[in-house]
Amino acid sequence: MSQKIAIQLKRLPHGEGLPLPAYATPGAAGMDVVAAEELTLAPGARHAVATGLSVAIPEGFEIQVRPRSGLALKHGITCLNTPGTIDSDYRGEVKVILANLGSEPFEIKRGERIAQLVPAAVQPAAFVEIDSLDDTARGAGGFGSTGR
Ligand SMILES: O=c1ccn([C@H]2C[C@H](O)[C@@H](COP(=O)(O)OP(=O)(O)OP(=O)(O)O)O2)c(=O)[nH]1
Repeated sequence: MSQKIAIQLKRLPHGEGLPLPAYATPGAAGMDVVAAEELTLAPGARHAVATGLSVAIPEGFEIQVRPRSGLALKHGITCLNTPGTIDSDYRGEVKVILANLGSEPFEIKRGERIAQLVPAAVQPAAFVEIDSLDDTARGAGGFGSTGR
């Protein structure tokens, strides 16, 4: 099991009284995060839902904001930009961009678990421009080139 990293967290006034992001089970990859506001998402609508939290992630890490499968399967509620990226230098409020891809309006209650936060290591890289790339078996084949 890898070492836990500490992520500094600041609760914003409208986040008072809400549970902090937490793992639902010991083996969970993501910490469930709850809504800090109440709203109804109409079919086809999207909204950046407040969490009432801001964070300072250690350099070299990010937090990925991922949908909850149950909300997606049962109600068509997903994170539109999945996985959302929280950068280590971001100090604004963490928001969850939810979209309703279902056919019914969906009511989000304050305190309801709406997404999961997955901390992850970031691999820095730099592009090196060259004139021609090496040959491979795949070559330029993509988008189903190996079958459907
Ligand atoms: O689901 C998300 C995605 C992003 N953010 C915040 C944290 C992130 O660090 C910042 C910028 O996100 P991103 O880089 O994905 O957005 P952008 O559209 O490229 O904006 P920017 O020009 O600010 O980088 O917005 C969230 O709160 N929730």
